[in-house]
Amino acid sequence: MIQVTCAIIIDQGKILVAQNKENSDHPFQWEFPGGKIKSGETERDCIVREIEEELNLTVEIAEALIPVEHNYEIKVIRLIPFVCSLVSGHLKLNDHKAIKWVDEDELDKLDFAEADRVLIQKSENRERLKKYLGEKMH
Ligand SMILES: Nc1nc2c([nH]c(=O)n2[C@H]2C[C@H](O)[C@@H](COP(=O)(O)OP(=O)(O)OP(=O)(O)O)O2)c(=O)[nH]1
Repeated sequence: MIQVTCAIIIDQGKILVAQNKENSDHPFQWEFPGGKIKSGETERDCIVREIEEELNLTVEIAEALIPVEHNYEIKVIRLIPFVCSLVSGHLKLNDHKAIKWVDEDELDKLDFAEADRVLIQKSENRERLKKYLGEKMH
């Protein structure tokens, strides 16, 4: 099973979602940015590193959400989500086709990678997300 961390970055009441490039595993679908855990790395170190590499942003972890396991047939992944706030940086798209900032209710309308859809539809995760959005981090 592939261990993948992802960041649900919240800023001013909106959530950052990223669109995959055409030549990726899930072309044109949306995801939460992140990536595979390297050997010897903690989940938390991984997500902070990945967001710097992919988006040139520094994030701070607010809370870990509940991971989901998903079988894509060609691979099984464990997607490990962290709610994060922005600390600094100027956004650069080093890996993705696009990003956008969406409201919580828009999450259900996006064409997400399957694992991400399961993740955001999990009621415990949704409730925790709503709590953070209510607080409008930064
Ligand atoms: N980053 C990320 N990957 C996801 C999500 N949902 C999902 O199914 N995946 C899948 C796509 C990939 O098969 C795998 C993550 O691989 P990746 O290519 O992003 O990881 P990485 O940056 O460490 O990759 P690499 O090029 O260094 O090998 O997990 C998600 O929300 N975020």
